[in-house]
Amino acid sequence: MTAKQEQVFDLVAKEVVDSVLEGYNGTIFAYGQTGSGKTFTITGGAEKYTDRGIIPRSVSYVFSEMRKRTDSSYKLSISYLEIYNDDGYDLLDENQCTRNLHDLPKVVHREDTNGNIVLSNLSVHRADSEEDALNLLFIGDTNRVVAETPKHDASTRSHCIFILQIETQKLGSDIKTVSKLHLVDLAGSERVGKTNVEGVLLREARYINQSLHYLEHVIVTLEQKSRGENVFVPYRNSFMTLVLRDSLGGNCKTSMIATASAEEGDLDESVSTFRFAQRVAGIKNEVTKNEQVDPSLIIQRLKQEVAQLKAEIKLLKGSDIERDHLSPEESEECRKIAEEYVEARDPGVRVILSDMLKIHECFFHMKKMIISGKGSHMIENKPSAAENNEEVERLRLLVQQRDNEIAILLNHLNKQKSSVPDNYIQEESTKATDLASKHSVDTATRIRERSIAEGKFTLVNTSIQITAEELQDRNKAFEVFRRSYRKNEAMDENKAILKEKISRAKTLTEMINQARGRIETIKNEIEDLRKENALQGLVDKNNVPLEHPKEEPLKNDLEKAKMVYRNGVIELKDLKSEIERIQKLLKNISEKLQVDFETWLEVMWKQAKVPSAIKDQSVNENLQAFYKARDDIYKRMPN
Ligand SMILES: Nc1ncnc2c1ncn2[C@@H]1O[C@H](COP(=O)(O)OP(=O)(O)OP(=O)(O)O)[C@@H](O)[C@H]1O
Repeated sequence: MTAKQEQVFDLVAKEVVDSVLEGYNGTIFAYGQTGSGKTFTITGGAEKYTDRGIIPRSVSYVFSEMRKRTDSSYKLSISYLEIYNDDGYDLLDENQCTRNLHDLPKVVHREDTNGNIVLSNLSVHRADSEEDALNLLFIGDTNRVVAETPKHDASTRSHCIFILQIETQKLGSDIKTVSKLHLVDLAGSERVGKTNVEGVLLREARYINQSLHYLEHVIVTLEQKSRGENVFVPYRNSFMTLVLRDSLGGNCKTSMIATASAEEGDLDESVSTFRFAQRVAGIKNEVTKNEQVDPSLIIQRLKQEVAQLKAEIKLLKGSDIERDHLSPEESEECRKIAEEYVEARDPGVRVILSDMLKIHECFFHMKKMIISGKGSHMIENKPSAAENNEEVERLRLLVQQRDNEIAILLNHLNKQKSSVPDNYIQEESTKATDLASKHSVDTATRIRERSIAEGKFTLVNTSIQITAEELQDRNKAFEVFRRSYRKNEAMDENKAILKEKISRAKTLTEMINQARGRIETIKNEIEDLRKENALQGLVDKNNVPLEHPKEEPLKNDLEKAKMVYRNGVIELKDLKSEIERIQKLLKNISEKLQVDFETWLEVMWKQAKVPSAIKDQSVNENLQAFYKARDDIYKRMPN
């Protein structure tokens, strides 16, 4: 009774969830008397965060493991099924107006050619983040409460199955695994005789008892089978046993949680629950990984191999056209190839290039990326504490060595002027202009841009007006350059859009939280009304419990709040990816601005013959900043 939800998860669920991530099927189900805590264990309590049950904890665990396991890629999908009176219903229906159970799409089952049970009409929703998955759980649980029949108490009169499907693909492999985790909250195993119910309740209780009876039957025969007896397992007797067929005696790792009441009056029920659990514990399942060879991956790999071989043949034969430069399109294509290569998570990814010019071009772009630090995150590995200390020591020595080198360089700078003659830039600029007259304008520009990046010479930008005083102050010069920078306008516009989007995202988040809170409140109010009705024993002439007059307007409010919540979540998701795109764009522009500024300033200094003292002062400023940063690092270092 004192076990916390976290302990229950660690003890019962973690191992099963780990197996599902490895490609095995898994099931966790709760069985026990009405009110003994099945829903609390599987879904959790609504009030406290620490009361989260196995479903939300499994979702968080799966996503955190997927983030850690960088050698594989994952796709996660979710379905939520309710079984009431031996019929299946889809709790994740897209339809906004769920007012009772029969508004939900009915799920039917059929057998495929391999004898597997396939559920038709059960929607499958892709969840790319923990947030997506928890949203789906929230929507399903809301539909579960609204559709609850009959409307008389807070106990669950149906079986609910939350299904997580995980598709895993090891990077560089043609094989993928598709595994399913079933998290099952069975209806209470209350005996009809004890509760003294009639009418609809009796019919419902009979269905519950019947399906649980069939479940027991299946378990008994499976147990006999495990002991080597040749028996037929009657899965087909009920919808629930058919859906759980694999979980109960097939290819699945299964955990059962028996929930029991500690009241003396419930002793019979508790003993019966434990007997059931004992039988379940006797069943042995044979499990295998659900591996599939993906033909599309094999085709993709073979296509790549063919392209590579063709490229190799071409390379060996030598290129058929004699040329000394690539077209702008080819250069751009090489940039993309290099970028994709650096950013690909798959260590086995190959680059296929048809000639030496393209190989050089790709190396050139990779060099640029390395210098600008792009893609370095892809090759980062988290070091251990020992490696950290070693690294700190190595860096300490390196910094010391650099200190000495910088001191020597500074000395050298102070003594000498730049060794590059002042007319160098001008000469190289003239070369570029000559080229422009020989080639088309496009080609000349491209050659110039290439040359800048290669560091051969610097493009002279004469269109920016700057005073001598401004030029001597790096900050002022930067401001002048920034104002006249052709992408400055776009940058300001992007910043304004970004600000607007972030503010909209904040408003939306507040709106979603409010709608979520409102939904929770209405759900609780509906449940309270049902309890009140149950206490008063209000039923119609057919013994069907009457709906409280206040329930209808509450349901209308709930529909509205659900609509606000759903639409808000969809808009926020789109907004988040837009914000990320704009932030990336801004980062690229500002990096480019910095590089262009340095190039331009160097040229301007040369042209204006800025005395070396100013440059040295700028070098000195940089050095001072460096020494300050270094001292800060030293202060933060251990010892
Ligand atoms: N471990 C627990 N700690 C605190 N409260 C609990 C715990 N287990 C159950 N409860 C509370 O007991 C009540 C009944 O629990 P719950 O609804 O989970 O039972 P159940 O077995 O799912 O019932 P039913 O079969 O009728 O659906 C709920 O109010 C729940 O919050």
